[in-house]
Amino acid sequence: MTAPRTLYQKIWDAHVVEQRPDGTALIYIDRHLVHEVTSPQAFEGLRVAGRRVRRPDLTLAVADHNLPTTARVDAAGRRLPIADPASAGQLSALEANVAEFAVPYIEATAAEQGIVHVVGPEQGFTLPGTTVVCGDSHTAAHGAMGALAFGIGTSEVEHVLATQTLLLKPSKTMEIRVEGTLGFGVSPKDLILAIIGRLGAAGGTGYVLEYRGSTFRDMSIEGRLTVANMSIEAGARSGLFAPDEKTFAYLEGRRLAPQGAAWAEAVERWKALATDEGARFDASLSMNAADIAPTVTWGTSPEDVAPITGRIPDPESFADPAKQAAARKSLEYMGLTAGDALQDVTVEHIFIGSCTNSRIEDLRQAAEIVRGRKIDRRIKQALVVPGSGLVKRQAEAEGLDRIFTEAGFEWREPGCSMCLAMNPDKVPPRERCASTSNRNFVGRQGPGARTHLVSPAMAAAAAVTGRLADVRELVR
Ligand SMILES: CC(C)[C@H](C(=O)O)[C@@H](O)C(=O)O
Ligand code: SF4
Repeated sequence: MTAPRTLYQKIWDAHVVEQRPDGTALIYIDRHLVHEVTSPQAFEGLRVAGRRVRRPDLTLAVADHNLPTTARVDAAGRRLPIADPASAGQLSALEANVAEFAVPYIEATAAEQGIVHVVGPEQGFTLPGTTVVCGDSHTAAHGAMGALAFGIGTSEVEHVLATQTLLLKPSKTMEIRVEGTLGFGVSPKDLILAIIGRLGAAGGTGYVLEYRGSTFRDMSIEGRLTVANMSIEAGARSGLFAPDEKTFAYLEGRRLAPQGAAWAEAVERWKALATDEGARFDASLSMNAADIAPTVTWGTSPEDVAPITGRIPDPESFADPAKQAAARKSLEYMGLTAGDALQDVTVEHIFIGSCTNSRIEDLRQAAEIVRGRKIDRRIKQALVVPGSGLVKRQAEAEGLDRIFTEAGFEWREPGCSMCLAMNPDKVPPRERCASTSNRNFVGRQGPGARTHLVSPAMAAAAAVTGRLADVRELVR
């Protein structure tokens, strides 16, 4: 009898190539996603060392961060140039690198193009029980599929390209247990914001989280991707969900998922991955789904959360003096006054998108609130940016694009967009955005921009009211 193991331990054990006496291990990497921002120096390193990519077949490249989200082709179908020279340069560098190193690449104008963390699961590239890396901190998202997935730095990208392995230190495990049904108008985004509020932005440091309990079992794959995506915002390396029937149904028939007899065998293997009964976690946090309200951030860290029914907190109300100082600074940057009702905070920008909330279910939830309404006069710009061309196509087939554009939203091409200011989609200084993305850091959406993280339905509610609003009052 072997000792009961967690999902994390099972994946780790199955990938150890070599155990080192200092406790680190050389870990085999099954899947490597590559984007334009963190790969140029890695490919350059290979070139200088005269090395090849060891397993191009386990690597997949796509551009997302820099691409403008306006039309990519002209009326004749020719690709339009990118105006910003730095962005254009990164895209052409990626294209030259994938050609030189024979790495599979999804073209910037292909229907399959999208944000790397939307594309991986959608293409069936991300599979349960695999190790998945990408030079990007939100790689944790792929943990929703039962993959041990984490972000790596550029020198590690080079190491994986060259060897398909990484030297890693094992993580501790933390169980995040949530039971019960999320309330009316409350989404997985609200839940993960509330979890980060409880854990703190550094509370997960050194841990891999495993999301357990009936709330997560009942959650859709899209919802799980939202939750796992933000594990990193609690400081955790990765976040895991045990693969189940929902995972298998989502993956079956996807372009890069196993097919035929290999599919049936894979499902049998994946079923054995779940944490064994009696397995121990190093830490645990437990919450009730019924206690979660639609949640918004008021500060400049994802841990600065409050229920939409709440008020801007008084910095003095925090016990920790460092947190008091941080809150004072945050409120100053955000242009907010302690004690004000969150629902009185007006916004000028709406962003529905990012690898956290740009999948079909997110767009459906936002459209449900927007349908038959107009965006408020105070809104200067409202963007809907589907996470991939396939999400965009599906949404258009369902008529969601019309619902958004008739209300006054812009319907864009897939990419990271306003999630971070690396492309033309930016929030101007001192202006405020209700955003479905994952980071509200200083300057994240543009220099001086003020970000409030919300769910897709809450972003829609803000769009039609011109302020942070309680979506529960708008549900029909
Ligand atoms: C640009 C990239 C390296 C970065 C990351 O690592 O996460 C970005 O995706 C982000 O969300 O901040
Ligand atoms: S959408 Fe935002 S969080 Fe996700 S990969 Fe792009 S920049 Fe990073």
